Amino acid sequence: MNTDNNIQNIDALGEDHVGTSADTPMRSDAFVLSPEEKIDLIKDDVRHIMETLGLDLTDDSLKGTPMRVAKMFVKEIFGGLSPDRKPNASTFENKYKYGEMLVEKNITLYSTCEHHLLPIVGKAHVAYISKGTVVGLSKMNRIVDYYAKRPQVQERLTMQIVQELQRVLGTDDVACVIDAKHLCVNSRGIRDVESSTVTSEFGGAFKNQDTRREFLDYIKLDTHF
Ligand SMILES: Nc1nc2c(ncn2[C@@H]2O[C@H](COP(=O)(O)OP(=O)(O)OP(=O)(O)O)[C@@H](O)[C@H]2O)c(=O)[nH]1
Ligand SMILES: [Zn+2]
Repeated sequence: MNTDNNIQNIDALGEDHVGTSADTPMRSDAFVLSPEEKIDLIKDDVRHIMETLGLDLTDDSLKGTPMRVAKMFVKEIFGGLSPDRKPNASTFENKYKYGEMLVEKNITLYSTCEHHLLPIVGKAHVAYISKGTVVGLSKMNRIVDYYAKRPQVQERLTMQIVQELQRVLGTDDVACVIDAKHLCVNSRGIRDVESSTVTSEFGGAFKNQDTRREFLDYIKLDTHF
């Protein structure tokens, strides 16, 4: 089962944009196990890591940790690997013919670096220009959160958010900027506490300098986390 050739970029997560470079690399058998079966297996793996580190799993503070971590992985911090968690983004007709960009800024972002499994903490800012459809504001926050709840690199996360909003809204005119701290850079390794990482994806009209500038002016990138 653990062969690398089982790992593919596939539409296993139910993405409608099939086979783009921004797909999360998933095994072809990713959904053979139920969430409960995954929790059961991961619990044993966490217990094994802790025991290997020399920890006493009979201690009453530690004995619940394997199950706690397994549940947290499957249901919380990696919950975005389950396509049934994908937000159903309700859309509405742009009856009022609002023609300017809409910016949802300072969306709180908690993700996990796929290289070290350490937190990524920051802000996402998304914008779109309607082509006849508008989306409920909170759905943009939900889409950010869904894709953040996976092992991620920030570049891919930024692209996945834009591609999903483009699909929901039926327009290329979508942009996303993420400014985030990676604890793998801040708390270990190089231990640079101050640095953060900015990524952006500008679709359609946002490739135009003036439109992009307007978006960047709205979000004033000196965001505090
Ligand atoms: N491009 C990109 N790199 C990331 C992201 N998150 C973490 N990384 C980097 O992934 C790299 C993994 O490099 P390795 O050399 O294999 O890991 P390492 O030995 O732990 O590296 P150090 O962090 O430099 O100690 C590190 O440079 C991380 O900073 C991300 O979202 N995007
Ligand atoms: Zn990392």
